[in-house]
Amino acid sequence: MKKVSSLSELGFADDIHRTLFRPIQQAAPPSPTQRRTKISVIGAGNVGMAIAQTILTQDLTDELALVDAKPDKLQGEMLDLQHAAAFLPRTRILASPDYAVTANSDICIITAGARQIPGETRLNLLQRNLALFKEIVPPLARYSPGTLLLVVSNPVDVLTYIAWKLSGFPPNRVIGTGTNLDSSRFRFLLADHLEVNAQDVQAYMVGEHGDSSVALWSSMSVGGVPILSQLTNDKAVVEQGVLEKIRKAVVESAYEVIRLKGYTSWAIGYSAANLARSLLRDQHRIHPVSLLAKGFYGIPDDREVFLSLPAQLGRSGVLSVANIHLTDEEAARLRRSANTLWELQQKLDL
Ligand SMILES: NC(=O)C1=CN([C@@H]2O[C@H](COP(=O)(O)OP(=O)(O)OC[C@H]3O[C@@H](n4cnc5c(N)ncnc54)[C@H](O)[C@@H]3O)[C@@H](O)[C@H]2O)C=CC1
Ligand SMILES: CC(=O)C(=O)O
Repeated sequence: MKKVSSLSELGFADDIHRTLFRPIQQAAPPSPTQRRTKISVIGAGNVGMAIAQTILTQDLTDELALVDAKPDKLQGEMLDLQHAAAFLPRTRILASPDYAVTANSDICIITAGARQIPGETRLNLLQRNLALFKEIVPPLARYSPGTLLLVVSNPVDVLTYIAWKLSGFPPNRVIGTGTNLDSSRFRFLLADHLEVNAQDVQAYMVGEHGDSSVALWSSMSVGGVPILSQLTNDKAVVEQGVLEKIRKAVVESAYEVIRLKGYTSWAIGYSAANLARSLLRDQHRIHPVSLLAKGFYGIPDDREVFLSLPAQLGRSGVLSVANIHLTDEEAARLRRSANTLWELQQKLDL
């Protein structure tokens, strides 16, 4: 892609830096351990750009590469972000429809693809986005054989499975944003109900990012206080009615935002950047993300499904899965969610 506004194109001499600054004496060459970090975002639509701008404002990487199939839109988005350079931490921003621009990425975040129209479910998008993933994943894996893949496009769990198969990567390096977003919506609604700060609410949604997601009531806590076990029996029954409404509201959230504004973007932007930080900075933080779930929580070993479980994330991807206590009902719901996804995968032409 033509690079607009390069110094040489504007008529500056290549050695302008030497004219303006005097090098210090006896400078050592850059240390080989000071490697630059690089994140690539595939798909410069609503979601891709929300993720890109959150990554930039949070100073998460040295280089940000954008890829999209529409060259003019891509160029426009790149320039628009570059023009904010005076207000942002220094990040080199690149863009091209050619996957070579993603070479040597630490994380590739895939957001390209069809999105739901009002009333459509995430699973309706599968066939359209499967075809795109066959174009997108192989070049990403070729240009960055050591990268982590973070899948956002929907249906995110099945597409994470597809990305795993198409990349040939070990499963710990292929992750879906999964219910990290649903859990944030859950925490927001619980915090509102309990009149506390959402960051003090510990509560997970697990399973499918979508209609069969599972709320883990039994492990919810606020500031370390377990919520349900703290209540008397009578109160717990009343509270469970409210909590069930909250769970339904979480599942409905995306549909409501899509009905109102046509798409969702800001919350997934923060969710993906939150995951990128834990991965790139080796934070060992726990996030509910979509991972290869076979063998965990009673999901049979022969079921190669990706769905969200609370996992510890670090520089090499998924480090471990947290052993949270699930009630029998929660475990049964999780297995049903796994079955829904597994049955869908059986129909795929990979
Ligand atoms: N997992 C989650 O929590 C969320 C997932 N999503 C999903 O993210 C995806 C993107 O949504 P939006 O950004 O709103 O859609 P959008 O339509 O605004 O953007 C999609 C972009 O993908 C690009 N694209 C299409 N084919 C491509 C290809 N072969 N290579 C490169 N780029 C290509 C398009 O040109 C477009 O710019 C959808 O599948 C949506 O359902 C959206 C919100 C939350
Ligand atoms: C669209 C979508 O998956 C979400 O906002 O949850």
